[in-house]
Amino acid sequence: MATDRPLQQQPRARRIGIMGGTFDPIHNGHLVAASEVGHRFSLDEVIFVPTGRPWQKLTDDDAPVAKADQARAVSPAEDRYLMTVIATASNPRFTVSRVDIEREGDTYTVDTLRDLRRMHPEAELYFITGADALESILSWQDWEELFELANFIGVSRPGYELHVKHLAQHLEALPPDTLQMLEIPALAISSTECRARAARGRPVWYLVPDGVVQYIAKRKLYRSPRASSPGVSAP
Ligand SMILES: Nc1ncnc2c1ncn2[C@@H]1O[C@H](COP(=O)(O)OP(=O)(O)OP(=O)(O)O)[C@@H](O)[C@H]1O
Ligand SMILES: O=C(O)c1ccc[n+]([C@@H]2O[C@H](COP(=O)([O-])O)[C@@H](O)[C@H]2O)c1
Repeated sequence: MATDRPLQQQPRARRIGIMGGTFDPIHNGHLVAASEVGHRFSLDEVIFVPTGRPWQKLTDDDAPVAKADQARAVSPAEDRYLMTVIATASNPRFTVSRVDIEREGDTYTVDTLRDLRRMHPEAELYFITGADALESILSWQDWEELFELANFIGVSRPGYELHVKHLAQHLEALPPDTLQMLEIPALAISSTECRARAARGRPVWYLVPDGVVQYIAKRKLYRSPRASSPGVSAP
């Protein structure tokens, strides 16, 4: 006999997004990416994971770095961690993990995923990565293993093409949902630009959350030695 009662639904596994980044500083592009993936994939939580020692942004002697415009070392992990906590505090589904900053040595995503898999054995993991990071994923440590440890969500980013041509052969052997692409609202913001603005005393209001503006000023982050003190001017 037919009944109006809804069918009993199987409880589904907890879905956890992982947003890895150097977050120097965290900006609204990161937050929109995590929020959009969280919504589209019905994630229960997004864990932000600041890198400890982002080896591709450092030279051997920790002095200035891979990208030509970054005449600087990466800010202390504790500052990047605290900015990430401040930026995510208002969202009950966002949390921050210290796994990468507490692990010794260079930060590799393969270790991040192993650690989080151990801490959340029942969950489905979704690693979130922007189009630029996805482009260079073949240079990551043990990259072939990454797709066995988590699903990957590649998100669009202004100025970069979101594609998987370089991974197509590897993905053939894996389940179809292993790597999915998502167009997200386009925010042409980068940490590099935020640092450059702060160094010149230009505002970073509305590029980063308000609390991060205050933190940058309080800790005097990104100031070039010759610049006059920008402090926190009104927005
Ligand atoms: N505006 C953005 N839109 C979408 N994804 C982004 C954006 N900015 C950063 N991401 C993604 O967030 C992750 C962490 O990025 P990261 O902390 O290196 O920031 P960044 O702005 O790229 O920094 P930097 O300018 O110092 O290289 C990466 O996967 C990156 O692709
Ligand atoms: O595993 C690697 O070798 C590797 C190399 C470069 C970047 N990653 C990861 O990619 C994420 C974004 O890094 P980044 O350097 O663009 O801020 C972050 O979680 C890094 O740990 C990982």
